[in-house]
Amino acid sequence: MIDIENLSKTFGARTLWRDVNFTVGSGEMLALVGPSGSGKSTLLNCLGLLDKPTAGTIRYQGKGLTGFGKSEIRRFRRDSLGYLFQHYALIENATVDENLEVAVKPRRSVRGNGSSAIAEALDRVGLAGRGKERILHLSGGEQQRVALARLMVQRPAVVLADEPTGALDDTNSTAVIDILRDMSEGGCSVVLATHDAAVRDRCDAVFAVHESSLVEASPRESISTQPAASSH
Ligand SMILES: Nc1ncnc2c1ncn2[C@@H]1O[C@H](COP(=O)(O)OP(=O)(O)OP(=O)(O)O)[C@@H](O)[C@H]1O
Repeated sequence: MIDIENLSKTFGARTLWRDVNFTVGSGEMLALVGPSGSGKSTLLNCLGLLDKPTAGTIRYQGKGLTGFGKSEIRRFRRDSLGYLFQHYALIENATVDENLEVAVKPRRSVRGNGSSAIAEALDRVGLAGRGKERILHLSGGEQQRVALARLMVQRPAVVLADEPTGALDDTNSTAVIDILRDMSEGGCSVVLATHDAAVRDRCDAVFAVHESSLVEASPRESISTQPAASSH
């Protein structure tokens, strides 16, 4: 469960968003929508402890992050957060299997049956038998699917996904959303940023960044693709 209270982010004189409030329970999938440049990725980065909000509180399972020291933050990111971000953070020169083994190692619950969990995850993302290939020889969409397989092996409590279908065709997009949905139904909290109406329609709640505020949107509302007006 993630609780966001009065979160704000400014860069110099520019307010990206202010007084953002929402809750994502375990088993829920929430979409962040809004124009390019409105601050969706920055909000995900703040939730993922990769950036700091200017004001406000983020709570995971009722625990405020402001009380976390550096090593607690590192441990929390490793054990509880899963990222599906545009730059994937895969080890480019290593193989697919090696990238997934890194995700298995720190997690005692998965360690016993690591290789079967890896094979199962690769099969599910349509990359069965590709474990020995190096990441840098894969296409962008294939790399994105490896990143998703890594999440399946990792089984984090919270998944943060930035444009999870951005590099994919319709068939693979549907498969990715099915997997994220399965992960949320398995108890994970999923927050994703998307421009894809098909993704938004599969989420339990939709919030739009609009004029520096986060407003709950109807699932059928069209997504503006106009650049965000900057707010000063
Ligand atoms: N460290 C920073 N310093 C100054 N401005 C920044 C910084 N990081 C992001 N921004 C600005 O914040 C704005 C929001 O960026 P962000 O990537 O969060 O938008 P987005 O809604 O995810 O866009 P897109 O849909 O195109 O991915 C951009 O104008 C960006 O230039």
